[in-house]
Amino acid sequence: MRIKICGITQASQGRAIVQAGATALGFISVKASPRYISPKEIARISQDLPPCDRIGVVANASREEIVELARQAPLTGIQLHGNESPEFCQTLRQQLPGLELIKALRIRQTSDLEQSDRYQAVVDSLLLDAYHPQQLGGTGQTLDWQALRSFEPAIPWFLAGGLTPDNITQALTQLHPQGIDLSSGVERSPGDKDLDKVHALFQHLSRLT
Ligand SMILES: O=C(O)c1ccccc1NCC(=O)[C@H](O)[C@H](O)COP(=O)(O)O
Repeated sequence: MRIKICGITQASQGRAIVQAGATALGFISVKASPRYISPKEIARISQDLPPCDRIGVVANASREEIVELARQAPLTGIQLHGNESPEFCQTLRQQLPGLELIKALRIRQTSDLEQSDRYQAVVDSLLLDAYHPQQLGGTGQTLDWQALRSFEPAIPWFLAGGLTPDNITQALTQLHPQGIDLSSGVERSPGDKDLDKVHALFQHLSRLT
């Protein structure tokens, strides 16, 4: 199980979260987000991290902006959290062959899952997140997990959206994603992670295995 904690803005918290068991850290490169962090800050935080996946989160950025982000920050992957088309993803994959591409799909209704078919050949992983009319991500809202029971894409997928230490067991009893992604559910405030909540998350996860 891949465990991504997203919205990292402090080096000490990033280190502690990986040491607690996270396999991936997410860095928000969306300027409208309260969790926004610059490429230079991502690079500074990354230099002292234990081994982990380092995912830059973008939304409707140009390919040139994404390539520049990847040049400035030592990322292992890019998470596309906007309305990026399969064609956009395919071209970006050719420009950044060494990076994992994760396409986030914001699910409002079950039929929104159908778009995953169009991405499976052009990205490495999918991430299902809650839809919100004003916020692209980090909403703290859960998806209808029951509606996802038959979701079995040909590529790995992350469950995101409103996951917390208190609901993760229920979520993973109903669904079997290859990864989970949390942000606000392990925070004191946007971008300020609560390490007690992070440790509680891993305690719950350890009881599942
Ligand atoms: O977290 C943000 O502020 C954000 C802003 C704009 C685009 C994406 C964003 N987050 C992407 C993530 O991968 C979050 O972890 C995901 O949306 C889940 O967030 P939460 O519901 O708070 O756990």
